[in-house]
Amino acid sequence: MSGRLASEYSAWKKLQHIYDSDKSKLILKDLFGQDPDRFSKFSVEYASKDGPDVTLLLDYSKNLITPPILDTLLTLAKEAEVETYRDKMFAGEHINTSEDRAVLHVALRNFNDFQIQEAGTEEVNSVLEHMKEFSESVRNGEWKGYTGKTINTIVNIGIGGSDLGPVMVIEALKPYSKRDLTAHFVSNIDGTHIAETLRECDPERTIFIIASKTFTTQETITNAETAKEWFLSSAKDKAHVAKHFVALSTNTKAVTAFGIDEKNMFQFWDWVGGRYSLWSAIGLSIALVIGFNNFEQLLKGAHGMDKHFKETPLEKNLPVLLALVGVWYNDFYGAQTHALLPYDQYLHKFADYFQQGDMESNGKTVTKGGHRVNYETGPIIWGAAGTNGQHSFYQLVHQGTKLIPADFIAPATTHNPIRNSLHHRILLSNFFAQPEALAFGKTEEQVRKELGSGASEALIKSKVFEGNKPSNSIMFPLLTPATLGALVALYEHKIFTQGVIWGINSFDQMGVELGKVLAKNILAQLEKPEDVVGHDSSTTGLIHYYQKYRKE
Ligand SMILES: O=P(O)(O)OC[C@H]1O[C@@H](O)[C@H](O)[C@@H](O)[C@@H]1O
Repeated sequence: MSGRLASEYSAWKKLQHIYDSDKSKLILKDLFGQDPDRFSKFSVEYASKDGPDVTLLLDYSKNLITPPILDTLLTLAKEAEVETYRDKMFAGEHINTSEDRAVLHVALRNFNDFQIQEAGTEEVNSVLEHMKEFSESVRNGEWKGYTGKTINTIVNIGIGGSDLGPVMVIEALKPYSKRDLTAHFVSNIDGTHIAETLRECDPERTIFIIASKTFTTQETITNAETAKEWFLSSAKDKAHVAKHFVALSTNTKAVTAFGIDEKNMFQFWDWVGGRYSLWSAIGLSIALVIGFNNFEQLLKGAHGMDKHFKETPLEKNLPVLLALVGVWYNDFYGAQTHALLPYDQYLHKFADYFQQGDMESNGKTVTKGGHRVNYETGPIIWGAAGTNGQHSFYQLVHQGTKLIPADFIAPATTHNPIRNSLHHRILLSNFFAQPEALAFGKTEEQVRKELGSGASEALIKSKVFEGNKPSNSIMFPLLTPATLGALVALYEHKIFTQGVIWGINSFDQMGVELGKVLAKNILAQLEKPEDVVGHDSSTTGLIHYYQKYRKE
């Protein structure tokens, strides 16, 4: 984040040299064969120091690295001043330079531990207290709707960072949820999203949570107005809005202008990036569904990982290690993507969440100093819950032409040990088998032996697995709120570390603006064909096609 080009670091040049000269020698089968201790050398177990007990195992031994490569990657982190920038972040320095803002999601889960100087951080605890009071009163039935009934449904209206985090966490922590409180999430401007959701809501028993950092996002404000109209068509009296609408935002003026009482507003601050905001008031739906105590456990779990990131030497620092092996594939092997493969159905939204977390953070082409990079920055993040992916896209991961580094993530035990944990044992056997198959493959000799004489050469070739496909494996005892907190913080800090190395600003998102501006302009031209001006022939043709069929 110094804004220097990563390719100027001497460690970068050395890595390029190692890659060019040693690539053909980096064969996982050989590396494991040569060193029986490889697992213990290339794995770290994290244990939280205080707060709730969290342990996490990171096994990064199935990577195309050797001790000298890892040392050089660590030198790269040092040269890029990862530690200095990490400390600047924790100190509240304005490391989001383009917006002149601090980056302090760590302050939301700090519990007065680290000393952080930034306006607003002293208000974190009182917002948490407000969230506690509110969520408890809804959960225990004290909060009543306009006809005196208890609340049984919440609808979070938000998009991007004001949606994806709560969705992912509520899915991940379902075992802790209040089963008689239904949570819906409306994000898309497509009227279908809100229409289908409202069909399932009773206006007398529903609370709408309008989640928007800026409170100007077109999708969210339009959906919120639609929800208010729908609500008032039953409730009639505007005074009832106070019982059914709350806002999560940094923008008090816009919230009150919308008609939400300031006392029903949960504040956060400009130093909380949207994609890092689930720990803030944006997490209100989480607190409502899993209870405030569990929400607090989530925060504490994340704080434990913050401490680890802040205080652990780089060579044992989980986020740093994940970041460095990622840089190795992204920048030297030319890998375009990175797969997140949780073997836990509860984590089925994990990859979706980190698509925004990683791609909006590190999808940049210029450094903080304004120079165009001459290397790759953020990877394309994708993935799905195991074992579903195995029956769709793993074919390409195993035998396709692309190198796809992947993180396999699994809990050792399950919240649903049905049939004496039979399902879980089968799930885990797949979790263990896939990285093994990817790494070690299956040779032509093995295939020949299996198929016997008569087999065609083509068939033999098609059954060979080249192997040597790298992966990380992450395990933990059980997916608890605190463990999830630590896991999410682990990836947040991985993204941070990579951003520092690439010299980019991981905390702005200028790339989402242009489309918004053009859409606004086009919206004003949709009425009549003669209004459609100033576009290329393709865009004009598409709008004209729409105008031929529009009904309203
Ligand atoms: O919370 P807001 O202000 O409505 O913003 C929602 C999302 O808006 C998008 O435009 C941004 O790219 C995201 O980062 C952000 O999370």
